[in-house]
Amino acid sequence: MSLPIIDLTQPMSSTAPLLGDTCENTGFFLVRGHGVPSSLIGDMAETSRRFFDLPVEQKKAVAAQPGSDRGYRALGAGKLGETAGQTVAPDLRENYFIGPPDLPAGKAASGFFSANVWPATLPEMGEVCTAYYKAMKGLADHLLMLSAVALSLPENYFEPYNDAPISQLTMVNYPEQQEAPGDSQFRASEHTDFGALTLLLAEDKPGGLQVQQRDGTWLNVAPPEPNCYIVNIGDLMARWTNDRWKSTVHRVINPPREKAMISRRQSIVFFHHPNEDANIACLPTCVNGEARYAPTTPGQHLRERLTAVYGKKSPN
Ligand SMILES: O=C(O)CCC(=O)C(=O)O
Ligand SMILES: [Fe+2]
Repeated sequence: MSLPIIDLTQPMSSTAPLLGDTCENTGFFLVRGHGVPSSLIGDMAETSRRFFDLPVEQKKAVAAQPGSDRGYRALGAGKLGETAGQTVAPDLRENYFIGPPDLPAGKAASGFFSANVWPATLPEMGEVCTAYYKAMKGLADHLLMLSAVALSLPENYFEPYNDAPISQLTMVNYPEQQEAPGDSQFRASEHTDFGALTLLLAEDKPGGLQVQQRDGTWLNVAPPEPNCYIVNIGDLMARWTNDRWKSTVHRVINPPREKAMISRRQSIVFFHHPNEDANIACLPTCVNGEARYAPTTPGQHLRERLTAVYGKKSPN
């Protein structure tokens, strides 16, 4: 099996049903024709590589602080599998977190709207990440519009939930593995994503993404062409749709030992989270029996999940 490719230059009458089908199946799909300039994607990948190549003291100088969730998290700082109630070893990756670049009217610059931090030695990083964040926000808005159509809702249905979104952009580095990983240790342990939509740009390297299929087997997923996004829905969309659309378990596995020293892999991940206090409850077109989830808010759900992954360092 391979994931369907949705070409956003095609008419909505073909893209929306394709999106709906794949979200009912794996909740994962590929996106091309998205209009994000390849120069911006290239600049973002370059910025990410430059940041992770900095000496560790310079990376630690922009370490994420309790309560803000902006900046650097070192190798082994997180355990994604804890969100699925698993006991796992620390994930073999390092991250950098970027939040909303603009402060919406009436919001304080704290919690999910904390100011971003940038390393002094990479002056261009703030500009590149901000431009990329805004491009991803545009792509997420487009995919939410298609999602609404696929769910038999008005095109602009999700707009009121998304006028002050708390999306997070994360740069991720999975280093070469000099030593064999421990038992129950992954590059990214099994989890579902926490937001509404995830827009992933990933390198195709040994030790990549795997998505769990309905029969329990794992599907290897790599971008089939340059600048192609791997998109998946997260927990909030599953809750919105009463599990008609699946927030599917995935992980990043370790490379085979013989390729461990050529396995450095980077990914740039945009997690779209709606407004902090939006009411995420079963959509009117997805009731079908009883609602499986109590309503939640993006802020509450993200806070809970980040606390499970990183301990008590998430926004509060
Ligand atoms: O790096 C990847 O390919 C996926 C990472 C991921 O699943 C996540 O950060 O939620
Ligand atoms: Fe994920």
